[in-house]
Amino acid sequence: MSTSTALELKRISHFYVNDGGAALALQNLSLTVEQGEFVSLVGPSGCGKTTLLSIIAGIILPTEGSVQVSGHRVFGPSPKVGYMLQQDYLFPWRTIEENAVIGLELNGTLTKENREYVLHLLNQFGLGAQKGKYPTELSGGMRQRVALVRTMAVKPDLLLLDEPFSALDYQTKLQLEDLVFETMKSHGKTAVLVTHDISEAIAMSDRLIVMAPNPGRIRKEIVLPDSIARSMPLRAREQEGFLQLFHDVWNEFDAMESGGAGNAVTTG
Ligand SMILES: Nc1ncnc2c1ncn2[C@@H]1O[C@H](COP(=O)(O)OP(=O)(O)OP(=O)(O)O)[C@@H](O)[C@H]1O
Repeated sequence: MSTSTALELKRISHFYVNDGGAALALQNLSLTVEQGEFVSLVGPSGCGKTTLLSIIAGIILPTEGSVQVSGHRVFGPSPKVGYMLQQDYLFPWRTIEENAVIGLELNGTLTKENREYVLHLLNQFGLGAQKGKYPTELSGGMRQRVALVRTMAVKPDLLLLDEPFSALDYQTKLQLEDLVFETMKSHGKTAVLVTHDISEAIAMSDRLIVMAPNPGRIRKEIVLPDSIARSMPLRAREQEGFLQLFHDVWNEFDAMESGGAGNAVTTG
């Protein structure tokens, strides 16, 4: 593991055991993500994307294999790993500022300096005027921005983004993609995004991981060209080669539906 490795998954397999028997959700999956890298996981429903994020977050312990974040083995949830979900899960009885600092409160690190950092983030994300309001007074996009501030507030080394834009209208989704992308890049954060939206995955990422189901595994890795990886997501969609990449990923999905095995190939 190099000093710049943010995340290392080694030979992860995971069985869910329940009354109906055991289901192999992930099999022998290995993946390394470098610091500052933005990686997206795409694949058909049931290929284990959410299971994998839960394992990285330490919410689920894998049946086999190991996870390291910033060189430390993951045995449970840690403030080093931030998690942003499709729903904002803001507490309706707390103001926006009090929602944004909740992770710091739970960690016992709500210092004056950290609260100032949160206020700075709220301002940066255009929420300064909303800090005394309650979640029901905000739009869905604003609430998701608060959720992003709450996630960033604890200064995690790694951010896990599980469909964070899928409940938003299209315009808000595109705006938030740009905001999240810019925030990750300007803070040098490492991010792993799960999305069903192929275009979003290509527009936001340095690298795409296409997963296959039954059992969940990596089917293909695609390293995105700099012209796309370094552009803001909205602009990335206008870059040469974007449509071709979309078709390449789409064809992988098609091939999986018609039963093609696929193999781990890296293209640039
Ligand atoms: N708690 C559970 N108990 C048993 N099986 C489960 C459980 N959670 C997930 N699975 C199974 O594990 C496999 C992977 O599920 P997972 O939710 O990780 O996939 P996913 O790629 O995130 O799916 P989606 O895109 O639909 O959200 C599926 O076959 C699913 O049915």
